Amino acid sequence: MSGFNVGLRGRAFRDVFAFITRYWVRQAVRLAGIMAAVLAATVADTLTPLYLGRLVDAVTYGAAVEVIAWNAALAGFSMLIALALGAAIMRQVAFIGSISLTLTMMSDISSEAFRHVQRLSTDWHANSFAGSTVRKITRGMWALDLLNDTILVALFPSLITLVGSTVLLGWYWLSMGLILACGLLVYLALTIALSLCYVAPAASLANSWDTRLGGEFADAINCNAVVKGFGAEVREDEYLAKVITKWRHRTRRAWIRETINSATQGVTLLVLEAAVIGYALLLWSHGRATPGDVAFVVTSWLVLQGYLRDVGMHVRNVQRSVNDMEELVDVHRQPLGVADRLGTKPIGITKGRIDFENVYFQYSNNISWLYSGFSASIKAGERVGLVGPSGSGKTTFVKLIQRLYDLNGGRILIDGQDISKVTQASLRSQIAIVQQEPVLFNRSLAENIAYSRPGASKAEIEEAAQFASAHEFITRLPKGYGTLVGERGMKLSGGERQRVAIARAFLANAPILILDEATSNLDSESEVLIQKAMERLMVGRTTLVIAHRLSTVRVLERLLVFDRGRIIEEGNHAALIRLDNGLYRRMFERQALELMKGLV
Ligand SMILES: Nc1ncnc2c1ncn2[C@@H]1O[C@H](COP(=O)(O)OP(=O)(O)OP(=O)(O)O)[C@@H](O)[C@H]1O
Repeated sequence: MSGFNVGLRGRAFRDVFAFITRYWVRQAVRLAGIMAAVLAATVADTLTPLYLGRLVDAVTYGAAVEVIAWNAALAGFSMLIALALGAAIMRQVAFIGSISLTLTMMSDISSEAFRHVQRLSTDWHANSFAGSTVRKITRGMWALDLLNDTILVALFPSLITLVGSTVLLGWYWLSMGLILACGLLVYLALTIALSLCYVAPAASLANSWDTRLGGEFADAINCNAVVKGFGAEVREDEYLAKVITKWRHRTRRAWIRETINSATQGVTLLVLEAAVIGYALLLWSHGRATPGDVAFVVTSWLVLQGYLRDVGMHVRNVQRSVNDMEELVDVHRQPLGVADRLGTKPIGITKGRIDFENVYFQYSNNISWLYSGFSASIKAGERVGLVGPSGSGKTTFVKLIQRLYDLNGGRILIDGQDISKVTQASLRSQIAIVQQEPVLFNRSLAENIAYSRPGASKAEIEEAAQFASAHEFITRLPKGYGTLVGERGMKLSGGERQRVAIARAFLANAPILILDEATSNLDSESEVLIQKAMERLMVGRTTLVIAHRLSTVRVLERLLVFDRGRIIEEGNHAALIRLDNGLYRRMFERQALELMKGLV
């Protein structure tokens, strides 16, 4: 194990403990109560061998001085019972307290992780598997349960008992205490070193494969329609089998190391046992120890041995839960990417003018600029079509208006306000968007439509649905507006999903409207209906329409023709079509030809 890796492990442990300490501090009083109860139970346990030794002595000497011996035995016996009862009650108090502590922490951690993940940038989400993220959070949450139980109600009392029993033994019998103290130190050092430097790196690697496995599962299940479409179930089985094999090898290595760690601890305990009991017997054989002394040492050892075994297991559990929490802590540490600056105010969009001023932009994982010194203006209330070949930067243009990414240079103004200096939520809530492939929640249709305006009345929702030609198909469903649409809206057809998304945009009543191929999935009848509704909706709103089918943007006032992150032509359809060898004209002619071929 290299020094670098040990350093990394140490840092991972520090990071995880710094993270959970934040949550412990929030419940400091409850935590103190649990620790006090655990301490009381532990002190009771630690005193038990002492009174057991006295009981044995009283019984042994009983024949000589009967009454005194009986009283001593009775006192020892009563104390033993009182100690056992007190310890049991205190332990229950600690358990119940730790249930509340852990559940509150788990709730806080999961809701804060969710809050953070939701606000992480589009870029982060594009680069992360949803399944992996869910796995990291849930695994971390349950690891906290183990970690709290281990540290508070297991490791903490075990360590106190170990120290207490050793001190007691040393106070009663110095040389025996010293032997035990040295043995304990060696045992603990060995346990911690093995867990930290030998088991933890393997467990960490196994976890990263576990996360990957979660991601692959979710990816394949999400894309099940594609898998089915290509009859590729067996191929997917084989693909997953490869990931499972890797996961199995990594996990096996981690588990084998855990077993070796545990065996090493067992051997160390055996050596320690031989030293302690052997030494006690040696002293007894030389007449330097009474049977009571030996009983005390043997009882102490039995108690200690149990705790030592437990400590070994607890340290392993701490290591395992810290490993399981590493990735969760890492999720929390991820910078937001696109963040609201401190003290930013909401944007107020009244007219809807948009200006790109000398914009530079590049996706973080790309090597070249998509936009370099890009400028464009869209007047308030203008209806503009964005056209151009695939990958030319049309979708990115609208993503930048929504500030899903921050610019590398330049600025974007809406009604003269720099969008990087206003709150993201206020900006996005004033831009209604109908995406190319609308995503719906597995909630009722009414909730999906009202998502753009929480609290909208039933009448408003229905009106929006009528505008979008969605009302009719919705009322035909058995549960009407109460119908659940399935994950990502999979229970609806593509056209129905799009109409729901259009209804949602209607309800948003935003000054800026973005339609990304909004009508591509609609039959011609609905398209005509929608087109009319759109006309009404567009009045007084700045509208951007991204369309591949040039027929849908012909009527717009201005078209911006994109090519590799630049606007190379602009004007209305009639003007662009007149440009000799213009890109728009070539695209239009090609599409017209394809249309004619289709008709023939
Ligand atoms: N999240 C991303 N990370 C890296 N590169 C991206 C990302 N999104 C888009 N790109 C790249 O940026 C370029 C512009 O993409 P964009 O989606 O804006 O094009 P588009 O004109 O809308 O294409 P289409 O018409 O096919 O939807 C493409 O080369 C694309 O590969």
